[in-house]
Amino acid sequence: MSTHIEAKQGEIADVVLLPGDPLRAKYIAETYLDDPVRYNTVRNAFGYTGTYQGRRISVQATGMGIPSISIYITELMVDYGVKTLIRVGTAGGLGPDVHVRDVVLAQGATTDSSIILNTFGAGLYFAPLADFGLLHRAYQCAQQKQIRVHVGNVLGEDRFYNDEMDRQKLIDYGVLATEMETPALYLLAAKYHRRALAVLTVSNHLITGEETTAEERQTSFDEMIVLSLTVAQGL
Ligand SMILES: O=P(O)(O)O[C@H]1O[C@H](CO)[C@@H](O)[C@H]1O
Ligand SMILES: O=c1cc[nH]c(=O)[nH]1
Repeated sequence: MSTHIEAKQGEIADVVLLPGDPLRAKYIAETYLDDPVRYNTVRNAFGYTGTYQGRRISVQATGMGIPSISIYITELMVDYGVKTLIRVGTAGGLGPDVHVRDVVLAQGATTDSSIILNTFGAGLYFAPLADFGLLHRAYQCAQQKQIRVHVGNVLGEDRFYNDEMDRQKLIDYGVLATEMETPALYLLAAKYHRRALAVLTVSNHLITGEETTAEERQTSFDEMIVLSLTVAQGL
């Protein structure tokens, strides 16, 4: 067991899906995995392992924000040897062509968090990037499944409520959507030489005010989840 995960060695698969919300972890495990076994309830950050089309896969809730996901993914990689990490999250749309229910594959992650500065020091602006192999597979899979998908830069913000953020400038520079964890996922995956990808469903649009109903959110979550499970299953 690690500090925040009570699983025994061997109970977590080498590929893990990472929703922020513990209830999304429960939903994924109970809806899509065969024979799911819950290995973690510490802080209600539920974690499950089961199989998807014969492939052993885990799902671990990460909570909200960079400090929280950093704890879970560090323990997954360092204490449990996890090799592949796929975030399945929600995001707020920013770009004009991005609409609610679309899927965004985060090719890179811009941030206002100090994790980059704290890691590399002043004057060196590390670019947190997705694993290209995972990104390529996810894009191909989205095309095959006819899921509306965008690939590009996302913003991983330190604050959900953030009046000071100049989002228009980021939109002008092509940033597609905003969320709160991907820069840490990509930075720490690079640190430990693991593969990572964030697959995001657009749940609302910060500029147009577009929103999803609960039912629409469920359907679009299902597309993101099946896409991510299909990528994981093929590894
Ligand atoms: O839906 P999840 O995965 O939690 O992701 C997004 O939702 C939360 C904010 O509501 C933040 O964690 C953000 O990144
Ligand atoms: O971080 C997030 C997630 C979903 N929607 C937002 O507006 N922000």
